[in-house]
Amino acid sequence: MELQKISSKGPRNSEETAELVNRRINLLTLHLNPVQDNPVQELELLRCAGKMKAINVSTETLSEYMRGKHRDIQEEVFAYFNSRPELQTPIEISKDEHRELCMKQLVGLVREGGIRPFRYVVDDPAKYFAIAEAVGSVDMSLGIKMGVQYSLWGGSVINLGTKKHRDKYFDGIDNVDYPGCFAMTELHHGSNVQGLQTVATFDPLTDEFIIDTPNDGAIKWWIGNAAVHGKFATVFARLMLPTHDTKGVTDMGVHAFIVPIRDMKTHKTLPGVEIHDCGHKVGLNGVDNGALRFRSVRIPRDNLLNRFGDVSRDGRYTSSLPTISKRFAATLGELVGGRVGLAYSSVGVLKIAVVIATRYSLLRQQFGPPKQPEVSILDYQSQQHKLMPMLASTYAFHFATLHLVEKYSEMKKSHDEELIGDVHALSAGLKAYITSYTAKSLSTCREACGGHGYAAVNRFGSLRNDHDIFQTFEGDNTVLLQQVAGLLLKQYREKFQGGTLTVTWNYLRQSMNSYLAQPNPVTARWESEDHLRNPNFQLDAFRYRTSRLLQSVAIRLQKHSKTLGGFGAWNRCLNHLLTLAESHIESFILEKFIEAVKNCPDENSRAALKLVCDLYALDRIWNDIGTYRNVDYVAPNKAKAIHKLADYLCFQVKNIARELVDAFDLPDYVTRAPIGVQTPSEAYTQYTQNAGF
Ligand SMILES: Cc1cc2nc3c(=O)[nH]c(=O)nc-3n(C[C@H](O)[C@H](O)[C@H](O)COP(=O)(O)OP(=O)(O)OC[C@H]3O[C@@H](n4cnc5c(N)ncnc54)[C@H](O)[C@@H]3O)c2cc1C
Repeated sequence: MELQKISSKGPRNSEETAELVNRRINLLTLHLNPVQDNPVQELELLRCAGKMKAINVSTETLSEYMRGKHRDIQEEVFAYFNSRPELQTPIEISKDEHRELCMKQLVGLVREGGIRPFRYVVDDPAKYFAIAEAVGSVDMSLGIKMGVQYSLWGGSVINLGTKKHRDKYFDGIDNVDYPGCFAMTELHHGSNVQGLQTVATFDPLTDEFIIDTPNDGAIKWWIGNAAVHGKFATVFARLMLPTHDTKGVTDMGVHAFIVPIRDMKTHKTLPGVEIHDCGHKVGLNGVDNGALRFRSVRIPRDNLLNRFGDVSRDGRYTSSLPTISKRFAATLGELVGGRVGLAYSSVGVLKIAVVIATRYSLLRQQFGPPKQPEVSILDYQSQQHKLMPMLASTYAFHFATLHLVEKYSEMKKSHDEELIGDVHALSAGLKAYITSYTAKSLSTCREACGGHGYAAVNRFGSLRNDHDIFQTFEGDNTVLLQQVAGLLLKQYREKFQGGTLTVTWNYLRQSMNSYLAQPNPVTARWESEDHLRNPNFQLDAFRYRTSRLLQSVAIRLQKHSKTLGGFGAWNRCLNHLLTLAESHIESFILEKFIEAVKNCPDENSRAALKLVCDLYALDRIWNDIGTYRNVDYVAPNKAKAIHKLADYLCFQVKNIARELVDAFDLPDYVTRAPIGVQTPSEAYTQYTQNAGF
């Protein structure tokens, strides 16, 4: 014990003497006064007993390490909107006004602010995602509107088309002269894209495709930019080619086509196109989602986005990919950028919420020991429990998504097959895991701020409503997690069937090796705090859980498929499969966090990050302690120690919570919640001023 150490050597100077005396007084006071009912004092006792070293975090140094490569462009975005108060979204605004404002914001940013996101979609995706995050924190509707224009509409033209499309459309998309839509979803088919029914039939006589909506279920639904602003749409439709005898047609699968929907000059809806408004939504009302029906709309053959499949003048189909399913996978694979962007932006939303809730919890005081000043609500163990693991997860997600963005950027440059596979699996898993976590956390943050969290001006309501749909679009989370589980099982099966691995994805292969290398369940006993805080123990625990889930679900699937068939067996094991995917993603997140701690050059920042990382790991383990106990991976006394240490780390993180949230480096004019301003003394003033006092 620290105290005994100093005593036996004796104090070396007057400062040490004073510290020693203080500690003794504190300890004696605490021993004389029972502390069980006072969490603040109990933990103070631990600090005095020397179990905890105070960490001096420099917000600036930590922030420097945290900020991605593209902070400068984010600051340009913030500065532009800060200089244009008329472009800031007011708290109360009608749907129609919000849509117009959102369009003005986008056009203003691009044409006046000089920020050209589309160029970065192609040349520097990391920079594009940084802009998207910044723009989303100005107004999430604007973030999504920008995503529709550049990542979905623009991205489909660039990634699914060829040079002729790029030459013709790039500038118009870039400067928003060509506002466009991404029309994939239909009324009857959302997640199941292969079931789309819109058709594009080739007419060899006129060298055109004829786009048709064959029934009401095939009406394109939820299409961003369609209700008001869009001039073009990338329409996903089944390509139909006349058979040789011209008596019938062959279905070549889903392809993408550029379809003009409004006149370039008059903005009137073009003949054969019918557009309706999807109406007022739960959130994101700055985005004009609409429904599109096509009645024999003719487009030139050149409007087929023909990177993965083309039709010649005489109606012959060519493709470098041999099957419909391979072409379909390649087409969807190119659209993965939207998912990467959503995962990244969701962390941005979580940061804003955590900043507001943490600052307010430090400032707000309620109750306290008798006849003593009230204590900050963040001194309550329950409040720490609500917010500190969330703060830790925000850090964890930050590093995980930075890694994802890096991998995505590499993939776009190299077109390396291994990377494509990794990015597909990671973006699906991280998008699903992070957006679900953020959605739940937004409610927790609102509640953690009591009544003031319910004031619209403090933002939780709009953040929650706007972000909620992140769980559904760009792939429903439940569906995406199943893709991750499917990929893991594919690796697993191939590993066990021997022979050569056909899935050569680097990260999945490494993960599989680490999962399969996990030892058999041996009750690992509680040794010491150091053991629990050892990254090897933490990673092994995460990987062991994943490995066990993987092996057990593989056995169950095999067993059930004999009686229920493949589809039935999958459905019987569905919850198990989802847990497997989440567990795999948590292992990845922890791995990246541990790496980020190790690579941090500044000692104090590293110590702070290590603390936060330990909290993330132990909180997750405790969260799933039933699983670990069921298989006796941790003994009962070790489980208890994990729980105690997780609580204790919550307290330690709370002690540096202000610095940790400041390190996200979000100016007040970005967080924009009076209860969450950086200078605590101004919080109530701003709030009351806002109410007109
Ligand atoms: C605001 C907004 C904007 C949008 N913008 C666009 C756009 O610009 N362009 C575009 O093309 N689309 C857009 N969409 C559509 C969006 O992509 C779809 O809503 C999404 O893909 C989900 O499809 P769905 O709505 O049909 O849900 P469904 O697939 O019907 O899902 C409903 C429920 O069923 C569950 N479910 C479905 N399949 C399975 C399964 N296999 N296993 C287990 N559970 C399952 C899901 O988990 C979910 O809980 C937008 C949607 C919204 C709401």
